[in-house]
Amino acid sequence: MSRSFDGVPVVREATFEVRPGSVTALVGPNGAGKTTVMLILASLLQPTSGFVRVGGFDPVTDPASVRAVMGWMPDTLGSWPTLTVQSAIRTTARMYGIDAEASARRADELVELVGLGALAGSPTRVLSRGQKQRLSLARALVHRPSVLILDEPASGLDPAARADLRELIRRLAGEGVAILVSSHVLAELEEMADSAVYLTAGVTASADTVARATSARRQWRIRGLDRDAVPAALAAIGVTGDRVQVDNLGTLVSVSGEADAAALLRALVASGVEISSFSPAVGELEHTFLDLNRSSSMEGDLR
Ligand SMILES: Nc1ncnc2c1ncn2[C@@H]1O[C@H](COP(=O)(O)OP(=O)(O)OP(=O)(O)O)[C@@H](O)[C@H]1O
Repeated sequence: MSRSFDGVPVVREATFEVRPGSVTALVGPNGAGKTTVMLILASLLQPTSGFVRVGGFDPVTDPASVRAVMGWMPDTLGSWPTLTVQSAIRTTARMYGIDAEASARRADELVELVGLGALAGSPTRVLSRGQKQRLSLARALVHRPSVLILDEPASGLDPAARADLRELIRRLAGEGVAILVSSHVLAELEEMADSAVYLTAGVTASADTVARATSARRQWRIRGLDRDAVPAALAAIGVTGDRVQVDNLGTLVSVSGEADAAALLRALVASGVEISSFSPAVGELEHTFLDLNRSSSMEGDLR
């Protein structure tokens, strides 16, 4: 799909697929076009050109069918301020054509599912930001969609609510829902996504580019029971120079892949140093994201 605003291209032939039963992360820097892509999928914005199908339906020519199968949680959703939480969900269900009795039942279920039971009878204007996010999620789920599009769903949620959200998203994927989720908290996406679409300046990174970025050297963080013993042990096994950095959290070593990391750990343990933690300094998504954006800004510098 492509989309321009006033002739300025914002999404440029973005190409990806989200499979039923999977969670796909949509990742990109500010202004990359993530919300624009999601609005197009949600049938709220027309692509300038391209081919888009959601649950088999075309959001341009058949938005009603798309909306029937799709749940959409925007980054911020206005809530009818005077309605109660329960009636806001019930009203949403009625708008999807669900009958009055089933709508009331569904609202009761969802209020509990998103942890708003204690506020069911309160007007939505009293909700905090995180509680509004929960309400927005409940509204996205009201018609049991088979496709879910979630724009920054965890923003404003407290740690327990984030954990609940992750579990819910994984459970829905387990039930066969196709889920596309954007977030800037990559560590969090890492725990729920099966795959990722990287968007930079409106362009999706190709599989080859992602594979190159994924296999680029990355830093691993090593901690030992005796902090100073780790750099000494690294030096003794010949890992020195700008491959090694020491900071107040431990030692960072640049490593070229999982096999390299495993060999390094084996050598360190064999040298007798007591290692208490050994892990990538940043997760896979963040590493790939940073590497892709580093390369695209370098290309920009060269142009
Ligand atoms: N209606 C519009 N008219 C003109 N430009 C727009 C419009 N909507 C979005 N843009 C521009 O398109 C670009 C992409 O915006 P978009 O909101 O899709 O990015 P994003 O990846 O969701 O960013 P963020 O991570 O900051 O939320 C931005 O440069 C934005 O200014």
